[in-house]
Amino acid sequence: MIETRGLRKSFGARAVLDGIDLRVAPGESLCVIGQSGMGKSVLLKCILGLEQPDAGQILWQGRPLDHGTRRDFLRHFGMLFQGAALFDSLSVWQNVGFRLRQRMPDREARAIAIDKLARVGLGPETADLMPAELSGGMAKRAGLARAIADDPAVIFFDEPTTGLDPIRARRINGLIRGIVDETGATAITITHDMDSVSAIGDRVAMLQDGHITWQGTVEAMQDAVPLADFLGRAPM
Ligand SMILES: Nc1ncnc2c1ncn2[C@@H]1O[C@H](COP(=O)(O)OP(=O)(O)OP(=O)(O)O)[C@@H](O)[C@H]1O
Repeated sequence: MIETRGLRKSFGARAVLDGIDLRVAPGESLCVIGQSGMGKSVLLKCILGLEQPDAGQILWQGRPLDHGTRRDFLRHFGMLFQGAALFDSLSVWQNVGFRLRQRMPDREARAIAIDKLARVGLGPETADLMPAELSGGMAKRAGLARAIADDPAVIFFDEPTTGLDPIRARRINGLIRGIVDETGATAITITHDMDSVSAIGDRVAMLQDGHITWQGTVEAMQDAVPLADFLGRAPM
């Protein structure tokens, strides 16, 4: 369970997060949507400890995330970065096995990396390639393999379909949903791609002007009046 209570963060006079209350149950897949600049990345950074909130709490398994508990939390989390963010100087398997190599011999880490690459549809021949040799879609898959390499309990997906054409985007969405179902991981996806929301999410929260203006199931989203603008249609 991940929960934020009354989370606030301002930059200058602008309250980017103005009292955010969110709960994500174990094994649940939550999508956070919002227009560009609405604070989705700031929310993510607060959860990861990269930004210090002005007020409020973030809890994991019922415990507030502080210096000690966040280290434990970070050991159990995996992340797919926007644009994949692979380390250029490491091969594909070294990227995927980055965390594993800190606690096991390379031979073992490589075997797990190759297994995770297979899970995302990349063959063993990709293991020794460098990131520069991958297409955008392959890099995204390798980033996904890295996110799941250490069998995380919580996975963040930051704009998973950015930069992909619709066909590749659909494949990545399908892969993500399959992995979330298979592993039982808790998933938080930040996106403004409604196809991702439908494919990946159980629940949706809309972030607008510092507040969560709507939360509900993906099914309920279609009829939600506050989402009409975002979805680009008149309310039903
Ligand atoms: N370190 C910072 N200093 C000042 N302003 C910041 C800082 N970080 C974020 N902001 C501002 O906070 C607002 C929210 O930014 P954020 O990156 O969270 O948006 P976003 O919803 O993720 O947008 P996008 O979908 O475009 O990535 C923006 O107006 C941004 O300029």
